[in-house]
Amino acid sequence: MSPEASAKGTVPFGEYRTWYRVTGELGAGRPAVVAVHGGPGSTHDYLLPLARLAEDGWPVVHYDQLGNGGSTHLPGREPEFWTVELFEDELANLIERLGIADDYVLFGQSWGGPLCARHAMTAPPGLRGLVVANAPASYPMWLEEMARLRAALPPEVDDTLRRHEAAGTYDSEEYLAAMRVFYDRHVCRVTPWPRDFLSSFMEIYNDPTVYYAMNGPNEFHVIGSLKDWSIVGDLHRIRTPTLVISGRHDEATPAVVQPYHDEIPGARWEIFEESSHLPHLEEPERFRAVLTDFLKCL
Ligand SMILES: N=C(O)[C@@H]1CCCN1
Repeated sequence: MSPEASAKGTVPFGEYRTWYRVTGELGAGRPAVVAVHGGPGSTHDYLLPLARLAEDGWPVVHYDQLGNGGSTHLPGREPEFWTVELFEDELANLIERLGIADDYVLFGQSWGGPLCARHAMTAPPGLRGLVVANAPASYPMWLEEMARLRAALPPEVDDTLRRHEAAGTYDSEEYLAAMRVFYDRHVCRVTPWPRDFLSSFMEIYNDPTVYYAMNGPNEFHVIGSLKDWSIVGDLHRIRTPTLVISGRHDEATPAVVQPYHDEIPGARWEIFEESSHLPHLEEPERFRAVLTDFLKCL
């Protein structure tokens, strides 16, 4: 079980509200670790195990990005509204509103990785460290790797996926069953799926506005506005101590993650051999050791 929150609430973000929770005490000596979830259009729930860092003295901030979870929902908002810049502004706003801009670390998972990388490129003086976990640096590269991973699925699975993608029947039982084969291999190898992951998974589809607009119907059929987006070639601007994390069986394959290691000066890369997209859930003890070792060096 993750430790109880010490505070929960919302901060104004323009005319909207961003929901957050704090575990531990902000400003008590160690930088706040800000957990930035993926999707976009997911929620903080699957990253809740990071709250245990507070037991070692690092306060942890979780938040739900605009559009999902406890933050303002905007169903039916035009797809063009949902931009990378919007979520960059929301993250910067949250950091300022919580008073942690002088001393914080970013933990960006999946889509949260490039979002945090973009934030780090602005060289905020109070950013002490950056963790890029299971993250794409280029969506075109992501899609190339998705095609390779799908080709390695049992032949009838990819055939089923293609047939329903051509028909647009993403909510058919047959498509969802085939999708699960991919997810059990490359998203979460723990069965049954942990409750925290299930919570975020269901939240995505309870209000798919953001996920569908920017990503698409699932992790491997990325047809949203991010499908051509890349930060490859810009990552060299980051001067923050950086830890890169991925899983050996991760949908964020080594090829997808490689630019973070190649371009960010001094970046250290840890690959979790028994994990896919969620090492913090698939190898929790090793994950905690790797992360706390990194944080102790900041
Ligand atoms: N869940 C996520 O954030 C991933 C990133 C690339 C496709 N979806």
